[in-house]
Amino acid sequence: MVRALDWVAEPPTLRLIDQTRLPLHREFLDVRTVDALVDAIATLAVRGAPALGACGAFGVAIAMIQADAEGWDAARLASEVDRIRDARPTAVNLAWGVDQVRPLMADGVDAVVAAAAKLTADDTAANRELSRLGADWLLTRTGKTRLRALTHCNTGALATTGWGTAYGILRELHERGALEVVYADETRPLLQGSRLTSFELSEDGIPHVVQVDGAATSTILRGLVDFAVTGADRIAANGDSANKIGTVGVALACQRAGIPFLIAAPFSTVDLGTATGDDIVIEERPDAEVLSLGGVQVAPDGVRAFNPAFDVTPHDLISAVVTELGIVEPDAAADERRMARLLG
Ligand SMILES: CSC[C@@H](O)[C@@H](O)C(=O)COP(=O)(O)O
Repeated sequence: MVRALDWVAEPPTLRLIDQTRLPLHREFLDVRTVDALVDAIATLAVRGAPALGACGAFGVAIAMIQADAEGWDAARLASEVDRIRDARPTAVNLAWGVDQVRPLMADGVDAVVAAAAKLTADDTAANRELSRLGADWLLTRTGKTRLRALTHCNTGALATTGWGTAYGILRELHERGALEVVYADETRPLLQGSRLTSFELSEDGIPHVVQVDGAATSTILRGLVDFAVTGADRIAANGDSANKIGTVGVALACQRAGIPFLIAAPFSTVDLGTATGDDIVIEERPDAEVLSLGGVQVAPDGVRAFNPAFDVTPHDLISAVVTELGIVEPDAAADERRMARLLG
């Protein structure tokens, strides 16, 4: 299984597979400075909420080592750690990863690296557990023994510390012989679906097709899939979930078609400090990502783009939020409230 990131002890290095170069090139970035890490996060060389969480934690160690080498004072070190924490705004895991290890800075680099390594191992274990729970839920809920799936963006080993979240459920179903086919949305503008999810599905021998994002609604309404599952970048306290732009359309189509739409994420993606989806900051990315494709301009000169990287799916469109701690069915809760209102 491909790995998004690894910590190398000597010299201390965060080794990333450069996801901007996949699937055609397997190249690695050896990150030893805060600048290099912030750049890797901003350019999406490393991406996906749980992978960003691990990067945040190891990033604190990188900052401490650089501080030592370059003689930074405490204020400079704190501001460099903040720079890592704020490198992208929507995925709560990045700030969470930094915050998990920050209190250990007084104990030295080894303590921070050990905590980051534990957080990484815990994330992989959480992925495995939520995948088992999600697969069980789907097989029970649909009553079928072989399922056809749709997914959006990339939520596999590349987006996490290993195994995957929404992708992990697909992997689990495949291992149980219960997955017929995956429709992978290409995921414009940066093509995480066609470049990364299809890369992982191919490596794992999972039957799949790549479709343009605009096909997803019709694929669902035509009855070509039994469910859709995506990851999340931040899950608000009421269950509203931010994920890659295009996710909410998938959820709406699933509701209309009467098939389950699942959000799968480790509990580290749940942000109880954010009340609803309205409070989630949505990252807006450069115009050029939309106006060109593979370095080729695809729009007239001078036109502006609108490039939100994420959207928010309201909780009442979500059949189940799957975490390693269990499954919550926000849609059912909404149904109950609707029913309570009807009954006066
Ligand atoms: C398990 S990853 C969950 C989400 O982070 C994923 O679905 C997603 O939206 C990633 O967006 P990206 O912009 O590629 O970081």
